[in-house]
Amino acid sequence: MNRVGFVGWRGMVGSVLMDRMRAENDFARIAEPVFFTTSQVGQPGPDVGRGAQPLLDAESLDALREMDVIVTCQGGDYTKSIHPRLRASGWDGYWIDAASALRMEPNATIILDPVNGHVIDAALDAGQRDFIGGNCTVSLMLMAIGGLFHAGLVEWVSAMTYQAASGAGAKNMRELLEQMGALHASVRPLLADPASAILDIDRGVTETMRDAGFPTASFGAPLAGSLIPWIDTQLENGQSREEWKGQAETNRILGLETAPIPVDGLCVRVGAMRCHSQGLTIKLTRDVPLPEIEQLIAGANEWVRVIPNDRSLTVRELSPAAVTGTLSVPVGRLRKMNLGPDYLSAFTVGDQLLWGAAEPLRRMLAILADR
Ligand SMILES: NC(=O)C1=CN([C@@H]2O[C@H](COP(=O)(O)OP(=O)(O)OC[C@H]3O[C@@H](n4cnc5c(N)ncnc54)[C@H](OP(=O)(O)O)[C@@H]3O)[C@@H](O)[C@H]2O)C=CC1
Ligand SMILES: N[C@@H](CC(=O)OP(=O)(O)O)C(=O)O
Repeated sequence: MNRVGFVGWRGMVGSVLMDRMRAENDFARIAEPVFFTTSQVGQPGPDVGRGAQPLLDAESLDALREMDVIVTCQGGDYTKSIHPRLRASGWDGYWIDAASALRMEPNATIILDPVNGHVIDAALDAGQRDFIGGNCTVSLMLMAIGGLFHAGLVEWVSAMTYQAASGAGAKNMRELLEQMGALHASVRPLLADPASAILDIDRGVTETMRDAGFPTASFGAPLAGSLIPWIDTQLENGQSREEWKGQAETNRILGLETAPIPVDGLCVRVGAMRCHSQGLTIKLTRDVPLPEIEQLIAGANEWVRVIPNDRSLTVRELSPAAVTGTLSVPVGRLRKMNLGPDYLSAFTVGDQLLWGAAEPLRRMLAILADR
């Protein structure tokens, strides 16, 4: 690859991408990495082994047109503003994007190569140029149970999610911690006194989270000590947009849009930092013994890990605290449900900034470099 332009590299998703690219020595495969900015033109860019170069203007179509590949983690507004004009100007480089804006466009491919490498290869062979990272919840669900989809075992899935603050952005992660701090501070003296009554502590916490001064500017509601059962915008059919993405993106990623597999559920924000968790109810197309199911799940890719349905292993290994910052995608709580032998329960956890955002982009660049 000759010139690869990076936009949005200093944001939260972009920083994770840069870290992963450094860790995998990916910059060695790029002849000329070029860094852009929407706000710091001319300031020194990051040093990725060739010295820091001045940042170029991310709004300059002329500068962007010089790139063979553009990778953007800048967000949907940037994509909507720049991508159509760049394409209209005749630019035919590869556009790799973390934002959702282009995911459903006819010429775009949602990238998650451990799950849909065949779809990506077919798109490249067909001359497609737009490769878009999927929604974090969907990508993590498919990394977890892609083996069951590939085996034709999924009739439908209900995904009940427990999504981390990071999915809402860096400001929201800070606000979650501020909320936690405010709650703790409000009852610190009572907590320090072993003789104090727990209901007094609880009353103090509740008053604090309902107080007008409680920091809720980003989430619009308390998250610490509470939860928010709505993510993204409201659709006419009663779903949130995050819930809508479950079915739309799953089937797009798997190339099943002509005969889509139903996926639905409720998406809930919880007080985790950067790992999304999901409780899945999977209606199997037939009754398959549990050991076979575990084998299919575990064999699907090198990151998924089956956690035996054992209390202590589950508590130790199937949580945001255990998974955060890693590429591991554990799946546990696998058991047949009272609903019948073809109903399977599962619980999975994954880092939404890695497989949910940056890693599929990094791997798409590597796929292009290998071609
Ligand atoms: N957050 C998530 O979980 C996911 C996000 N995405 C997509 O990625 C996009 C970017 O998300 P995210 O990385 O969270 O956004 P950020 O807000 O962290 O970064 C976006 C841009 O803000 C600018 N910026 C302004 N001030 C700062 C600062 N102090 N530190 C860092 N950057 C700053 C940077 O642009 P500049 O250098 O030009 O000023 C940066 O590229 C989203 O809009 C979404 O489309 C996709 C999947 C998951
Ligand atoms: N909506 C996700 C994060 C995200 O950015 O999703 P998308 O890439 O589909 O806009 C969340 O809040 O957890």
